[in-house]
Amino acid sequence: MRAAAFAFCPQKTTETTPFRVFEQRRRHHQQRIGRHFITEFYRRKRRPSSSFSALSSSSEMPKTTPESLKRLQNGSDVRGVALAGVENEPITITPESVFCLGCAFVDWLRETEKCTNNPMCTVGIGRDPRLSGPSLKDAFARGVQFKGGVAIDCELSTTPACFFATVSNRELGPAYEGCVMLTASHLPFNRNGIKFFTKDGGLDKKDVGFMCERAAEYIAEAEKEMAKGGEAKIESRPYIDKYSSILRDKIIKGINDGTNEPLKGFKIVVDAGNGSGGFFATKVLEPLGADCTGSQFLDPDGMFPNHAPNPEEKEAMESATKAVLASKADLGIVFDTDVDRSAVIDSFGKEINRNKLIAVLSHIALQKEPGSTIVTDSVTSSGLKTFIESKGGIHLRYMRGYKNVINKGIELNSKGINAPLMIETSGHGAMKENYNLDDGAYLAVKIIIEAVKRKNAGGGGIGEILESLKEPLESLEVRLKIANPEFKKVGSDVIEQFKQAIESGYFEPNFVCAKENFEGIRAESEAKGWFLLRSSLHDPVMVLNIESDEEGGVKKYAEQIVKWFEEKKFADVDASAIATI
Ligand SMILES: O=P(O)(O)OC[C@H]1O[C@H](O)[C@H](O)[C@@H](O)[C@@H]1O
Repeated sequence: MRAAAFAFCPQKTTETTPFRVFEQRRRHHQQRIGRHFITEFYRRKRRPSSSFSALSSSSEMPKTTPESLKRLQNGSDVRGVALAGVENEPITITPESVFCLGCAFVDWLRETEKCTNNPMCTVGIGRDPRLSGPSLKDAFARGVQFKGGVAIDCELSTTPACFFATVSNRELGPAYEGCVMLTASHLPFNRNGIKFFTKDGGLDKKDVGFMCERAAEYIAEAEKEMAKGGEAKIESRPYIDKYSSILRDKIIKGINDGTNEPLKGFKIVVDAGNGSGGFFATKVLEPLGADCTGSQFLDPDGMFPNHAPNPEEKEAMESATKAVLASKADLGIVFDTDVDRSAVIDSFGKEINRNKLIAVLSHIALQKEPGSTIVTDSVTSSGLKTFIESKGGIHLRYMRGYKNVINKGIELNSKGINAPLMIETSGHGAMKENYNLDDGAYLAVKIIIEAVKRKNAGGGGIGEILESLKEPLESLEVRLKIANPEFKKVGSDVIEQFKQAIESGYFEPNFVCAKENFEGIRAESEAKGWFLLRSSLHDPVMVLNIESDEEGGVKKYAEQIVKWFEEKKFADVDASAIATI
């Protein structure tokens, strides 16, 4: 019999789920050596040869200051190092700082009138399997309670499920005024972070900025409250079952074959990379009749011992591809840690991520809404634009940053321009029909429905859709370091001069500026290739992407770009990375 709660591993037949075993071990160990100090135990166990030796001790916990709180902001998320032990990566996100953010979130919810129907203000708290998750959850809950709010423990969860906990209806349970997901997405085991949601979606950069600033008002209280020790009393209400039922319902309605087991005879391999995505096999696909044997790394494990849970990583995709081919599956699905991103693999082992994933989903969206606009990030290929246009769609190649892409789509829709899909090459993709939420599981659901319908109609696999997608022969991304704290300004100066060089015909063969440039500058040479130079969204680097349809093209274009940088002699930009190609 399958265990009721978070039964991740299809091969397991006992009631002792991997998650429970993990929790028991963690609790036992926490009691023995105290909260926060669990890293060493797992590290030694899983990586005996590692030189890792330090435990997080109170001496390694930095003092929370207004500046340290501000530094936790990473765009529209909070991110930091939560566990000690990795060289040159001191702890930056502490239980105290998370307490302060719990207080600030309740303030923000009340001040933006999100709690008018429930002045108490209820906040759900979900987390991925990182080892620092339980102590940060406890701290966030204490902050919420300190402000008179109600904290609910959503337990092990996914980022999209945390959003759904704010929009549920009566049948699915109470909708919380706010919900947070404790996760650092695909980043290594020692990091953690916070994503914030209300029923209107994920919070924007400016709201998170407000909270990181407001949090500073609670530093003194945090020190007092956290010094009390013990654990916060929080009601546990896992949400993942309800979220799974929403996804099952979508599949049943989407395939619409008159049965409650529309996936019978369909074999799907899920690779969750030991993040939070294992539920998708056991709670969504298997109950609908799918055969998920061959799935791997479904057990949540905060050390991510197999491969990084990240569909952008070669190792993750290769590992999942092997599993798909070995088990002769119809489809493979790879999730990132918190399941807001996914990629798929077809039955022939073709990896469908980046431009290919966008193409498949554009095809699906345009079938339903012909003539609509697909919003993507800036590094999408020229072949993708042609593909979208050949399907009768309009391609808006916007900026990097999934929030930028999603917000652009929301803006277009509000102006009456139909934009059903907004998606980044990273795999962050949102659909208008799904609350404009970047939801890796929902994208997987859309692809499964399409794949099953094709199979039922006697057609081939999902990869067929890509037959008309022209893929570049060569592609490359390099990041050029900027040694100047004013890196944004340095970047825009370089870009301005780069633009002038393109306009003057500096780059052969006949590169011209692309018609639409929403960030950096993109140069195109008809039927040969393109390159884009832009500033990174967060890091002190410039990013150069090159794609070529001619053999040796990337090298040829890169050499010209290196020459240009050498002539310009920018003091702060290190362009040597291009020369190593
Ligand atoms: O500008 P870059 O350094 O390439 O980073 C860009 C990336 O930053 C973050 O990770 C965002 O979550 C992504 O949506 C975005 O694509």
